[in-house]
Amino acid sequence: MPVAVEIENLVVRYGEKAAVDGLSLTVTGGTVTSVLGPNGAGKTTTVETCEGFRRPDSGSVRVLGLDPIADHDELMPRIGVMLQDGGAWSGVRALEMLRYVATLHSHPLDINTLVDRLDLGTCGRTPYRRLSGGQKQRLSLALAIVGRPEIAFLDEPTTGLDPLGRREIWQLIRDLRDDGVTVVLTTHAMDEAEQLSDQVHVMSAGKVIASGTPDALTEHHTKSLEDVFLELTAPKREIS
Ligand SMILES: Nc1ncnc2c1ncn2[C@@H]1O[C@H](COP(=O)(O)OP(=O)(O)OP(=O)(O)O)[C@@H](O)[C@H]1O
Repeated sequence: MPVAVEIENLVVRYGEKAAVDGLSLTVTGGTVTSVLGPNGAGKTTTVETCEGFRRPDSGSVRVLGLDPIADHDELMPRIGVMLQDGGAWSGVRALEMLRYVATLHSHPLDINTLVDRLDLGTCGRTPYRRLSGGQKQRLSLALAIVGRPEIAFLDEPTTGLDPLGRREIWQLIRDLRDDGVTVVLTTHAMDEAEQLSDQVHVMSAGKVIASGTPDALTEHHTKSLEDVFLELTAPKREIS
């Protein structure tokens, strides 16, 4: 399988603080890869660098073999981005927004099918700011995939969804992978990462501290991924 994302020794600073501090990881094409880590570990910054929204201070990032900043115009139509906060759209109605984004792509998905699939039919005329949290999440996901991206970067795709909504999104992510789409997701939901991922990377303080398949990390599911995560990331207590 081709390499979809290659990050080597990435450093991204905000002022003096390194939010990403020498991170290396590879994402294989056609897989679902989860990036896990405690709050502030640097997940969003890493993903935003892959999307060309942040400039590396050092190290390199290649997405589909391209530089996200230098090759921005070539790369953007090939990737789908789901951000945590789509607030810039405030007054626009959900369906108008989806139709508009579809027009930016040469071979968009069928809007009606996508609306049915993501259960957006009842809120199509609702302005973005009045959508419920779960509806915003589903619309953001629809916007990320309507252009048939080769890679979808999904930042906490099921946060705020009810249990049925989560399962529907999980199935959609599996279907994307079956269609050959590479999915990179950040999540705090360990069950989600365990269920969906081919590969998991655990980040802490701007670095990858563990990588593997869910099966390998959980020692063939003899532990839960949550326990493994807590062992890896819990602050070490001083023993008096
Ligand atoms: N625009 C910014 N300016 C200054 N510091 C920032 C900025 N964005 C992020 N940071 C800091 O960089 C660090 C990493 O943040 P980032 O959002 O990448 O982490 P994260 O792993 O995605 O966290 P979370 O799980 O809470 O979403 C944090 O300490 C955060 O406070």
